[in-house]
Amino acid sequence: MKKKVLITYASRAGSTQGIAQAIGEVFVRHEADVEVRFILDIKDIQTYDIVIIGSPIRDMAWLPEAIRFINIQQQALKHKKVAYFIVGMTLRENTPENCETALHVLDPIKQILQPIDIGLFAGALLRDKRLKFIWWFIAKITGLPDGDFRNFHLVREWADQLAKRLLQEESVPNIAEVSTLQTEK
Ligand SMILES: Cc1cc2nc3c(=O)[nH]c(=O)nc-3n(C[C@H](O)[C@H](O)[C@H](O)COP(=O)(O)O)c2cc1C
Repeated sequence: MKKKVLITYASRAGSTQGIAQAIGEVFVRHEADVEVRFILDIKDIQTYDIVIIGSPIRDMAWLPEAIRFINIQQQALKHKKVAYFIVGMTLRENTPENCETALHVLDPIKQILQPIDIGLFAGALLRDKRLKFIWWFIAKITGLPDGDFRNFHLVREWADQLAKRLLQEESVPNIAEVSTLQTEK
């Protein structure tokens, strides 16, 4: 039977949605049953086998709705294969320092569950109607450049590796399963 995959994203100006869709297309090619949905539209995740959660960074933090989603769904997520992806303008330069800084956005939820993988992707900052002027202005004064720095080749490569791990290897245990295995005598 096809695995059910939810790719859910927080987004304010649309660029993270584009990345979520690209990930979804890769999972479809791997014959998964895929839904790509806005995080605020998801109430119940019981039916999914795999959940991939993404959010852009704003002011060094994941969007609050992404953190809230993981807090609310934490019990259900413990029974799924879970991966995260982080989108940020600082990630346009793929240095170890920038990656480490970006990973700190997960600090508020790191006790909740260990994801199977974390994708780190450059985002986009475009002066268009989806981004309110005030936010664009704040981003500018913090030194972020305009432009679309998303690298869909890297996104697809990450998604392809993840899909191979999660869909083809039946026995990738998640952390909840590992701790059960360790405590079973
Ligand atoms: C107000 C504001 C603050 C931002 N702060 C950060 C930041 O701290 N670190 C970072 O890497 N990118 C930051 N960004 C860039 C966004 O993460 C990037 O533009 C992302 O692609 C936006 O995603 P969205 O189009 O899905 O909303 C910021 C953007 C805005 C508008």
